Amino acid sequence: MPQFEDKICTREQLAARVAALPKPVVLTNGVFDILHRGHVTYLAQARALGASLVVAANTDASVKRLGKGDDRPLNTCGDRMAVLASLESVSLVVDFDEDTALEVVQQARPEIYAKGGDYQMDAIPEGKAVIAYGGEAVAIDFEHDRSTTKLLAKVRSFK
Ligand SMILES: Nc1ncnc2c1ncn2[C@@H]1O[C@H](COP(=O)(O)OP(=O)(O)OP(=O)(O)O)[C@@H](O)[C@H]1O
Ligand SMILES: O=P(O)(O)O[C@@H]1O[C@H]([C@H](O)CO)[C@@H](O)[C@H](O)[C@@H]1O
Repeated sequence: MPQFEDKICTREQLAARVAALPKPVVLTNGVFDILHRGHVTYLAQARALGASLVVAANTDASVKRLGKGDDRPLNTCGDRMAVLASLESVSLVVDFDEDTALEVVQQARPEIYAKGGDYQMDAIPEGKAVIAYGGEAVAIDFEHDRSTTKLLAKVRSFK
């Protein structure tokens, strides 16, 4: 197993693994189905807000409930987590099966919660929870107009 896979932990291990990370800890979450430049730029920017970056990835069942399409996710949760763990910007990866990452945030209690600028921090449960305990919630503006959905549409347009 490549060493970067050591960055993947279970929910049971999460609190202890986060406690061992350099502070401040930044946490973000998402699907990350087909990784693209928008994702890696945003993850590097999120990491730069603190000293460590934790990424919570939606399980395959929770992606299905998000309604991105019957064929989504294309990559399994195990594969998506391995790709995320291989990134220099990422310190720790965990999965979550709930509809939101609220419980992950409550377990990990990061100093900073980050999400792409397509979200409003005071309108989502994760952002509200971090603000409520005195942490910071940061929306990172998109630098590159990319999305997994657009990539898929492009691939499907090739006959
Ligand atoms: N182009 C982008 N630039 C910066 N951040 C992004 C970009 N696209 C997505 N993100 C952020 O990355 C995280 C994961 O997003 P997600 O996997 O939903 O990306 P996506 O490519 O928009 O996917 P999909 O098209 O399947 O909805 C989210 O926090 C989102 O805000
Ligand atoms: O990759 P996405 O679709 O941006 O990730 C979702 O983010 C939601 C957000 O945190 C608002 O709650 C979350 O609820 C959902 O489970 C996905 O992680």
